[in-house]
Amino acid sequence: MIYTITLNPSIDYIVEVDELKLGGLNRMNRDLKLPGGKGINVSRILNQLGADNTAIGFLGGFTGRFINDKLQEDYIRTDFVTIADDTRINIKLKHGEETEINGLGPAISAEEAEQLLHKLSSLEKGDIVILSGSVPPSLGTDFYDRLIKVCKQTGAEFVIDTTGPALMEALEHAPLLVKPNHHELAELFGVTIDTREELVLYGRKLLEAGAKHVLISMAGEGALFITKAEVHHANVPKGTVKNSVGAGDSMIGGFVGTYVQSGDLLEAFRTGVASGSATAFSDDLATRELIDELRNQVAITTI
Ligand SMILES: Nc1ncnc2c1ncn2[C@@H]1O[C@H](COP(=O)(O)OP(=O)(O)OP(=O)(O)O)[C@@H](O)[C@H]1O
Ligand SMILES: O=P(O)(O)OC[C@@]1(O)O[C@H](CO)[C@@H](O)[C@@H]1O
Repeated sequence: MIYTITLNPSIDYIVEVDELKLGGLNRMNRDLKLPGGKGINVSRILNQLGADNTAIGFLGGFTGRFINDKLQEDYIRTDFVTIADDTRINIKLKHGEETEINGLGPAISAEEAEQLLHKLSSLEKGDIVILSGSVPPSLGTDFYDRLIKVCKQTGAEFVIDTTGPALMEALEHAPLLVKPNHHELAELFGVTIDTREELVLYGRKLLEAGAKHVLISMAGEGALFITKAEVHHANVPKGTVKNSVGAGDSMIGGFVGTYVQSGDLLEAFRTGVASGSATAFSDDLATRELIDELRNQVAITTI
């Protein structure tokens, strides 16, 4: 079974205006409310691909109920800890460009946090846990580390999509996959990266530190997949970009879902790229139909 963990879910409130007048009255052309948060996005893509999964994490208040209802409407299995505080609302403002304003996240009590750790103690060998997104400040900076330790005790594998020290600390526990984008990779090592060779060099450092596989996404510029034995490059399909929110999560969902279903790493890479692009070319997250259509446009070369 695949589990996605979203410690800090959100309603993504997508607001479109012609032009943004700071300090003035702006009226929306269009708005949309979507269940969001990185792990939840991964679950929605896994669901499109028919990969059995359960979305877990913390949900609370009217916002939490909205998210849970939306996931249930799509027949996504959920097992969230119910918290007293309200789940956040993140604003995604489209005004020619995309401006995001993400909430800090709700207060989570020590007891609520323990309930989530307890849920993980029933994981089994063969399970894959995907940890994605920010950690509400009330949980403390070591919460991913605590979750990873519980996963490892049960024999489950984990994938982590986060940045900075939390990512660095996770590496020693041998994640199945990490997926920094090219900017996050440079930031992680405090360097500027200008060439593909440098990307491979720093990507390999993540392997040396413990990651089993490394995906480096470069938005419209393609992606790299680095294993202990090989380095592969993929182009991205062509299309009109409508939305970049969730493209990275879709890539992880496409990769893990296909890997679990086929065991084929390169097909997983191909579907990951197609899923990321299918989301970039959609208003909401990718559909199965568009992922399948784009998959044939992804060419992988070994470098
Ligand atoms: N402009 C684009 N054209 C085609 N595909 C894209 C584009 N932007 C993103 N993608 C697809 O989505 C994948 C992930 O995108 P990106 O590198 O922006 O990840 P990210 O920074 O983690 O995304 P996010 O915006 O969700 O934080 C890319 O590898 C690619 O497949
Ligand atoms: O604040 P975080 O947890 O880093 O990111 C949350 C978020 O921006 O990530 C998703 C897209 O990747 C959105 O659904 C959500 O609003």
